[in-house]
Amino acid sequence: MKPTVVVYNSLYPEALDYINQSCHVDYFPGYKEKMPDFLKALKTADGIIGSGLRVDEELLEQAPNLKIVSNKSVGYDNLDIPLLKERGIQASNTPGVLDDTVADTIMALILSAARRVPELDQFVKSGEWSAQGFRDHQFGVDVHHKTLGIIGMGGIGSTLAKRARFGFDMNILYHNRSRNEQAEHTYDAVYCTMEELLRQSDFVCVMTPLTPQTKGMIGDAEFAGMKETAIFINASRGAVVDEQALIRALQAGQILGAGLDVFEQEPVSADNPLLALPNVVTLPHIGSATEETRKKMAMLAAENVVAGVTGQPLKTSIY
Ligand SMILES: NC(=O)c1ccc[n+]([C@@H]2O[C@H](COP(=O)([O-])OP(=O)(O)OC[C@H]3O[C@@H](n4cnc5c(N)ncnc54)[C@H](O)[C@@H]3O)[C@@H](O)[C@H]2O)c1
Ligand SMILES: O=C(O)[C@H](O)CO
Repeated sequence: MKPTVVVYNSLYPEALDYINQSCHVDYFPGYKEKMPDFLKALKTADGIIGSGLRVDEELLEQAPNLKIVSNKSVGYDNLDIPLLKERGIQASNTPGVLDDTVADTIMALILSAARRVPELDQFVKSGEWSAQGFRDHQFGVDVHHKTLGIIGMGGIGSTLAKRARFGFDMNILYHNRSRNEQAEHTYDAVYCTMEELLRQSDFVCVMTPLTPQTKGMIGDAEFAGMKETAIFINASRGAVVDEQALIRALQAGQILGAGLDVFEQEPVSADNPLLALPNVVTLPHIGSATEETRKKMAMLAAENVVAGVTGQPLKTSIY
């Protein structure tokens, strides 16, 4: 009998076809709208694939045959890793294939915030440019030759460093759990403490995973330690930052601006004060969202789930 794979959000046809070749597929492009059917399908699932589903004790109770959880994302803060390990269930994610695309998104946030792109786009489209002309107080700040501090120098952090160093002649500082010698040699990145990085950087970018250690890692003290001219970028996970502290820092002029792809609550609520601040550039968590990269992520996640249910080694196992 073929193993059963539950696909819990939409998946590219190529990836679905690949799973279908060796597995029975229960496909839920939107599992939340079909909750009773989804829960029923979990009862016989050997593998699940998708992104964002919280896989914890409650979920595992519904899925007694589970052998593999294939996350269609590099972040895996939705998984209870100690519990999965304890139950002998494998887990995989999609590292590497999205590094370039996410680094491009971060450069877009850096440039947009520094050169006030959304604000000035609105200025032109609303007719204000022709009505009142462009004034000095609307100038932005340079990106080239400035200092970029990267907190979390992993796959995406070092791909960002490459762009910043060679494309924009930026100086790179970084803080990480361990030294990244490759980034030091290739991008002249300088390892420093968090305090030193915050004190010296013109742009501060957080790129760590969300873990118990990184939750709320950037708060009041960290914003107070940044330059008043600093631009803060977060494309990791919203909860790595104390969002209320970020709002306070922006409102008090403690930092110059921010570029955000992620939020504590997603989708962000319309009354979040961040959305009312002109010096904040926002994106709807689209770091890896290009056709090409999402297809690669889908195929890698599909290969992992098939490997997991057929007893083959995973391509990108989390542990
Ligand atoms: N916005 C998006 O669409 C998007 C896309 C991809 C990834 N992400 C997020 O970015 C994260 C990083 O992705 P990656 O592929 O670069 O992961 P990675 O594992 O290659 O890099 C993460 C780095 O963070 C470091 N780190 C972990 N804990 C730390 C701590 N407490 N202090 C300092 N450094 C610490 C690690 O040592 C590692 O070098 C993902 O976990 C995910 O949450 C967001
Ligand atoms: O972690 C990731 O890969 C991104 O956040 C996309 O889900």
